Amino acid sequence: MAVASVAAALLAALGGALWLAARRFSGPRNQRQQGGGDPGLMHGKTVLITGANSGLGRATAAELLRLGARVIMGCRDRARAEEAAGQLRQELCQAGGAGPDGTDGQLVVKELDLASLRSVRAFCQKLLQEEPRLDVLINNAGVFHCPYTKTEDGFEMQFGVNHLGHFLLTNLLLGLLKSSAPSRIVVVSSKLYKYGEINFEDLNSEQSYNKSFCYSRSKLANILFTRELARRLEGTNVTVNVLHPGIVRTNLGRHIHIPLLARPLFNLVSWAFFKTPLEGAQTSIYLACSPDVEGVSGRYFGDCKEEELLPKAMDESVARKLWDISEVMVGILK
Ligand SMILES: NC(=O)C1=CN([C@@H]2O[C@H](COP(=O)(O)OP(=O)(O)OC[C@H]3O[C@@H](n4cnc5c(N)ncnc54)[C@H](OP(=O)(O)O)[C@@H]3O)[C@@H](O)[C@H]2O)C=CC1
Ligand SMILES: CC1=C(/C=C/C(C)=C/C=C/C(C)=C/C=O)C(C)(C)CCC1
Repeated sequence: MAVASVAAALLAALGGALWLAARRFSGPRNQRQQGGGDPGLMHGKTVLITGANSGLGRATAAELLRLGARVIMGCRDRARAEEAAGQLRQELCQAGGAGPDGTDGQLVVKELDLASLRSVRAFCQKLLQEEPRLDVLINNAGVFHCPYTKTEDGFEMQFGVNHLGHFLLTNLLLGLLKSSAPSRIVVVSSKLYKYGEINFEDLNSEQSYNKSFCYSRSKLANILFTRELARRLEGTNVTVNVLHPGIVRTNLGRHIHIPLLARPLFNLVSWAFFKTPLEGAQTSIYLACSPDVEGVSGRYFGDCKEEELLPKAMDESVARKLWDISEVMVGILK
């Protein structure tokens, strides 16, 4: 009896996955994969993408390159970043874009480890010396469900990388973004923010660690950061918006342990149910370059449409308190 029910469950999953797969390759989403905007849309603009060597960041970089942007990949591992950059240059060349080695400097790799405030400061100092403008900053990099570890500065890893590292990075680049206005900041959050709380008494989870809760907290922090930053940027012509990409088939799940025998089923399910990185990147690309959102700031988007936030993500006093404590944690001098 047990064998029969397991077989039935597997068949049902397989059938469901195949049905979804059929729907996926016939549905309208697939057309959008070809990339919307016109190739000149981002010509002359410089875009910085954190975590651009993998997943959503890589897909975002590929599309913005195709639209003519100059893309700076802010990545922590030089080898992985250069490998991804080489592939992106090839793809661009095959799509009729820049020369085979990107000789016009359209794609550059710069080392940035968001788990190290020292690395963030060094990255920003170098970028401010070398770059005359910054039109779009995309805070994309992230870590998900890692074992309890701390950053170089003693922060819980998910809170440190997903929020605090980007908090310092953004603050250090605000001057260049303002002098490049109209300019944009795009923050990649997640639907899972709904399960987070900002526990000011234990932001580094030293009393107890729950990897799901800490991830959700870091994603809620992304949204609160966006709304407080939008308030502080009023009148500067620098906008900041936040998004969730849906569920996307990327390397984010690297810390999820799936038994070897179950992996093929999980891979099938993720292939059928999850978005491709290019599909998942559509809202980042939209917020980075669409004229539809010129002047829009402080809003939350999904699938290129504005979405409602839960009250806890709209709490201005929590957002302000998080900002103030983040300034202290990253050592931003008043
Ligand atoms: N995939 C999904 O279903 C969802 C993803 N998101 C969000 O999307 C964003 C992108 O993740 P995704 O593309 O899915 O996952 P990936 O793991 O494919 O990409 C994450 C990127 O972040 C980089 N990164 C991780 N830690 C650091 C660090 N300390 N310093 C600098 N870069 C770092 C990774 O670099 P490296 O390759 O060296 O590890 C990688 O380039 C994340 O913010 C995530 O929270 C939100 C909702 C759903
Ligand atoms: C792709 C893939 C996986 C990863 C799933 C992930 C990473 C889901 C992340 C969801 C998030 C982060 C939602 C909202 O933030 C598995 C199951 C490990 C193995 C099969 C292939």
